Amino acid sequence: MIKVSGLSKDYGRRPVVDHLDFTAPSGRITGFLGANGAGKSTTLHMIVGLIRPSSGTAHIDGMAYHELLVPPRAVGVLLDQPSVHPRMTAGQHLNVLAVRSGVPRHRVREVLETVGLADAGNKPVSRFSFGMHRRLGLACALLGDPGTLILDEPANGLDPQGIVWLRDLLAKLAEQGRTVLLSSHLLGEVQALAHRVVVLDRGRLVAEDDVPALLDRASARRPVRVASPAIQDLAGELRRLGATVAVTDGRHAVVNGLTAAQIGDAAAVAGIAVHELYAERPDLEAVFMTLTEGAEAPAGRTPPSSVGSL
Ligand SMILES: Nc1ncnc2c1ncn2[C@@H]1O[C@H](COP(=O)(O)OP(=O)(O)OP(=O)(O)O)[C@@H](O)[C@H]1O
Repeated sequence: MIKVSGLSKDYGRRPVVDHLDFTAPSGRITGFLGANGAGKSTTLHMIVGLIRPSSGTAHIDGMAYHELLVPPRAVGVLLDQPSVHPRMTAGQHLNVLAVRSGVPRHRVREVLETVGLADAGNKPVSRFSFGMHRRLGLACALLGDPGTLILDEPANGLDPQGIVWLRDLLAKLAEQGRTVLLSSHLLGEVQALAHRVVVLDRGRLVAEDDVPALLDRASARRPVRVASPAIQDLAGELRRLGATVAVTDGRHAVVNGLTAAQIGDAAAVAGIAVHELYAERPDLEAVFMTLTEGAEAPAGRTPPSSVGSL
């Protein structure tokens, strides 16, 4: 498990990460989201001790990164593109890493196979495509068979097949009980892959929740379209329950303030037939846009009214 508490980073007087608290539990994939410049990379670098926080702490399974006995065996990290001598092969590079971090050499072949580079193990890295570099970065992260993975934009540079492969790989790693924390701008992918998300807006936490719960909450606040042969009677019932109802023609209305289930129940209790009931379910991208509205504005920092609200 990763636990971040009160984590902040200031550059000069400018906070780029601002009193951040969140948890990435074991056995789950946590998507770490935010617009460009929101502070994701800075946070991930602080978790693995590459940037010194201005205040606050980050713990991996209860320990700060610098307290870990053999860090590569505890945490696999993919932050920046690994720097590899261009004449080295992926196998040679991984062998050097294995020796340096006390990882058994047989892991090199295993991870090359896991990331689909087994056939390229003898090719100099200078001849690698961007996607192959990304796979090599993942191989480096997986080398120590770590219980935690911290990955900054792991899908970057992967083709569609590569993205599907990565999705399956990360799902398998989480099923094995590992903690996976990953940043990504591919919100469709995150929705398909992540169990939960942590959303940053200009360095501050604006949401931390399981993906289905976040989407359910957002749906509950969306208008619901309803059709009924007795639309005026139904509108009266719904208004009595506190909803705002706009009747659009002789059969249809748009209802705000009640969920589709509440509308269906109210119609059943009143004995009014419902012919259509449609609640638009927002996707993660729509929820993200709402949570980070105005993120492109200059950093005039108004605190979010409440974490996780939409
Ligand atoms: N060394 C530094 N000195 C000053 N400002 C910095 C430094 N490093 C990062 N920043 C600023 O901190 C803010 C957060 O940057 P960070 O790279 O963490 O964002 P990000 O969410 O990872 O963005 P992206 O999605 O574009 O990768 C940005 O405004 C960036 O310009």
